[in-house]
Amino acid sequence: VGPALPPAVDADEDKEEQRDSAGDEDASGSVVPVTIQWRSVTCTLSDKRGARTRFLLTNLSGVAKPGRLLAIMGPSGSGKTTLLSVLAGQLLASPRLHLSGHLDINGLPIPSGGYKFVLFAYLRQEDLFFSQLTVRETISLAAELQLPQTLSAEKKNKYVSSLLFRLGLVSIRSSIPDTVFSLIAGVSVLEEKDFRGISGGEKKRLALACELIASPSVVFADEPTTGLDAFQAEKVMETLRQLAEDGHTVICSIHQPRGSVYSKFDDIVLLSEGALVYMGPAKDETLAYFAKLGSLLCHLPSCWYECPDHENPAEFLADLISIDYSSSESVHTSQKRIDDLVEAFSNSSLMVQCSSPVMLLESSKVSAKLGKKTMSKRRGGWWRQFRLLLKRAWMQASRDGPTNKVRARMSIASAIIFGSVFWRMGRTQTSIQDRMGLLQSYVVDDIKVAAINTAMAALTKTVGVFPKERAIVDRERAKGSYDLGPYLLSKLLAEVPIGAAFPLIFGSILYPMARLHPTLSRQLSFHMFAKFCGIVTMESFAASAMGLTVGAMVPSTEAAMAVGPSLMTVFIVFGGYYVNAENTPLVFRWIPRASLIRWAFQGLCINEFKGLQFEQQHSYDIQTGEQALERFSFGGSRIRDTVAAQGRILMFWYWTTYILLKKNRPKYQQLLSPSSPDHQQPET
Ligand SMILES: Nc1ncnc2c1ncn2[C@@H]1O[C@H](COP(=O)(O)OP(=O)(O)OP(=O)(O)O)[C@@H](O)[C@H]1O
Repeated sequence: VGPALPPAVDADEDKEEQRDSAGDEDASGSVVPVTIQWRSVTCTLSDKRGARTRFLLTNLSGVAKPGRLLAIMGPSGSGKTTLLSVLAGQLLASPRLHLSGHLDINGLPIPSGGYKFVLFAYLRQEDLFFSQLTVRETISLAAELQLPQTLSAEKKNKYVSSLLFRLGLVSIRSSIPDTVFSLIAGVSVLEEKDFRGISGGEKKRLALACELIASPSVVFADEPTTGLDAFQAEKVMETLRQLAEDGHTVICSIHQPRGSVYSKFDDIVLLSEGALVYMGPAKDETLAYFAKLGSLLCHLPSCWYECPDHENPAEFLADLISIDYSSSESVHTSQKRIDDLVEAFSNSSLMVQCSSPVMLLESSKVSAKLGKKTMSKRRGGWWRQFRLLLKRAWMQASRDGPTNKVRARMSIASAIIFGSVFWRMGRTQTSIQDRMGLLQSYVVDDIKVAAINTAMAALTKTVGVFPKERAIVDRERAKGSYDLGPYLLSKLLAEVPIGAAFPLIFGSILYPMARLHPTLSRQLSFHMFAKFCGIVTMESFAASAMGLTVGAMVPSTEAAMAVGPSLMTVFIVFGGYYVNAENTPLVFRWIPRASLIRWAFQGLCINEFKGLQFEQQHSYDIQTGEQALERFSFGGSRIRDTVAAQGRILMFWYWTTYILLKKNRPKYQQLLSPSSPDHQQPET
């Protein structure tokens, strides 16, 4: 395992390329040193009335230095993740949170928009990947999107290989990221024998590799060992330690590491209920500090804070700073101990050291210069982004064999069921109602079996998948890897062939079975069939586009699953079969116009009924297809108009998705100065 440095560029190469080849690298090829210092960082939570009720972080100060691995330790709920996200400038904004303090990078206050000129990596607890890409493809794509465009393909390849090798991922580089975590497809691909899954530790290192592509100076890792066995956890921590040795500033949060992991830390921050118990060098210095403090706070040797020889120091520290809930007395004693420890640290010389401003103006200028250069040069143009994203979207859509197989089988099965129920419809009067019923249920159902609860196949598929994909896209966009326009367009295009295939399969089985639009002419029959397929494919795309909007509007898949079908039900009710558009109350008149179901139904009815003659038994019976269309208020309209309306609806949903994604980007909590008027103490 080694450094995450982009490829070295030959000495005789263009100077421009040399400067563009790296992220936060200086001219000698090593990482630009970045010191992060935070002072008086306080985060409070307020209740609904706006009264501040609780400290999540209390007056925290500390320093993270280049070349050192800093671990934030503490019991569950002590504020580790909160502090880490504050340091990374990534604490999600909430009206109930108030954040104040100082955060300096190389001695200069962090700009209001966060880490603008210093590249950083943020390894989150949950790793999200496109499930159908191999490890190699995942990392190559990250390299294409993050490395400077000017770097040759050969160099990028070499760099990716060396990064994989250094992170110990080389032997599994053509596997799928993790079959169990088929996040996008939502379906396990374990049966796919061509691919092997990768372990949790390997997945963590893959996530790290993707984050390290641009060679960031600072690496934040939130509980990187959670969910890993001891061996994998150690390997991941070893990777982080190596990164620190190579000059990166590495900060991680960790719950309770085992002894061998603890020994890798250079510095530690100990938190208890959001308060600082210790910040300073790890290992013996920490233990010496607590041993000394114990003797000062308590005169009885039995209550000194001495770590026994064979005890894991991390466990010893965890016990020291955790509240013991076994009895009311133990709660009181442990709380008092923690309060004493917090107070003692706030008066210690270590606190003075970490809270006095660091002056490193020279190197900050260097990193600011480099950062500016890198940020502007790294991202490729619109067309390049589109090409890369189209490739990824296509791999994701086309390789999802199990999902596609299930969808194809469902299309065939439901076509056979529908075809059998509406077998060879004649031209009787009852066949008019049968036709209407079949077309409506077909449109509503899209590709699955007849009932309304399965009606939203295209919609539910999209709403089930898109919120997860959005989480990845939000992260990538936060890194500035690409723009929204090329992403959405590539997604739309990549899904066209697969999205069209299922309605076509369904249509080509159902049409002859139900004998829709019976005509003697083969050519006319084919013409009608082609139109039929075109209308339903368009309808399927419009439903997916609506699913994208719902997915972009709400925060989770669960919420999308609740909103999507409800919205679709409104459009089904106003779809033309249950409610006649002209009889709708004025306030609801717009709904049938905006209903993709209504336009598809209307288009299919026109295609089906125009030119048909029905058997007549009574004088009031419907004689022609045109008369049937009149009855549904579809007389006089043309298929072309219904398709155009569908196109407008499709564009509307895509456009709304674009706006929502642009607007709903994750917003981060502003760090206010402690002297600002908004900074108050909690009331309770
Ligand atoms: N946005 C928020 N709104 C309300 N409470 C929050 C928010 N963020 C964090 N908290 C609360 O702050 C406390 C600290 O949370 P945090 O996730 O930082 O703890 P942690 O030490 O990382 O815990 P763990 O080890 O279990 O992940 C928790 O009680 C949590 O409920």
